[in-house]
Amino acid sequence: MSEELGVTVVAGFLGAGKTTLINHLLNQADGRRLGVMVNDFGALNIDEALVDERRDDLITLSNGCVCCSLQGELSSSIEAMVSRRGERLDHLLIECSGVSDPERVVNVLRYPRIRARARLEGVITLVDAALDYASLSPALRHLVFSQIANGDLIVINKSDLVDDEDIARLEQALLLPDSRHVRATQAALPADFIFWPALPDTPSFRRAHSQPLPATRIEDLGLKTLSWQHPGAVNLTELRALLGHMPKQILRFKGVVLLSDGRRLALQRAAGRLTSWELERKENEESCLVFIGEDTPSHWEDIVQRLDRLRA
Ligand SMILES: Nc1nc2c(ncn2[C@@H]2O[C@H](COP(=O)(O)OP(=O)(O)OP(=O)(O)O)[C@@H](O)[C@H]2O)c(=O)[nH]1
Repeated sequence: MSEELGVTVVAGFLGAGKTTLINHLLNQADGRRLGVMVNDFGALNIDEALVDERRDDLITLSNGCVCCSLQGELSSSIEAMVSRRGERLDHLLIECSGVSDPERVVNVLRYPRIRARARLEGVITLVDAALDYASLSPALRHLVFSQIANGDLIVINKSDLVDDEDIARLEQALLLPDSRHVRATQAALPADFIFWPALPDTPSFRRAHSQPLPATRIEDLGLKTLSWQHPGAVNLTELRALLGHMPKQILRFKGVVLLSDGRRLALQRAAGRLTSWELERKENEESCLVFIGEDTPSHWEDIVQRLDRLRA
C-alpha cells in the first residue's frame, strides 16, 4: 500500500450536491476508512449535521471560503488528518464551500510537508444542472467557470430535474473542450471513480491545469452570509412564512430546526427548490440557519425581522 494518503477535493457552486456526494461515498466506502473535511459558507457549519454520521474523522471548518481566511486552519487540519495514517485512514475527502475555488485547496496540498504524506488524486466539481447560471452575477459566473476549469472530473448533477437537451446546452455553455464529465443524479458516482487502488504507480486522474484564476472572497463576489441560532424550538407558522417569502436574491440557505412537537428537521433550498427531512434528535441541539445571497440590504433586513419572529 502507498505511504501517502489519497485525497479527493469536492467542489462546486452552492447547493450543487457536494454533501450528497460525500454521503454517497461514505455509504459506498466498502470498509475503507474515510476522513472528511467540510467547509461551509457561513459561520455555522450546517454540513456537520448533514453529513450522514458524526464521526471522529470529520473535521469542520466554518466561516467561509477556504481560499483566504481559512488557509492556515485548512493546512493544520489536513496535517492532523494525514498524521492519523497510523490509525488506518484510507482516503481523505475535502468538501470546499460553494463559494470557493478548489485550486486554493490544491495549493495547500502542494505545501512540502503535506505533499510528502498526501497525494491529491483529483478535484471533482459538481454542477447543478437545474440552476439558471445566466441569472448569476458576472462574479459568480466567473467563480463557477473557475470551479469547472480547476476540476478534473465534472459531474453534471441533478440530471433528473432537466431533460437531455437542456443538459447538452449546459455542457456546451459551461464545459471546456477537454473537460472530463459525467451526468449523475444524487451525485451517485461509482465509488471506483474516486478510490483508485493505492499503488505507487497508479496514475491519479489529476490533469495539468492552467493558471488558477484570482482568489475571491465572499464580499468580492457581492455576497453576504447570515447565521442565526436559537437555543429552543422555532415557531412553525413563522418558519413557513419565512420559507414562503424567500427572495430569489438568497441563493442558498440550510439549517437544522427544532419544532415544539419534539421533531428535529433539516431544511435547505438550492436553485429555488426547498427540501426538508427529519433528523434524529440529539441532546443540547440548537436551531440554526445559514443564508447566503446577494448583498442587497432590504432583503436581509426583512429576513432578520422574520427570523426574530421564529423565536416561539
Ligand atoms: N432532485 C435532485 N436533488 C438533488 C440531487 N443531488 C442533490 N440534491 C439536493 O440538492 C440539495 C443540495 O445538495 P447538497 O449536497 O447539500 O449541496 P452542496 O453542494 O453540499 O451545498 P453547499 O455545501 O451548501 O454548497 C439537497 O436538498 C439535495 O438533496 C439530484 O441529483 N437531484
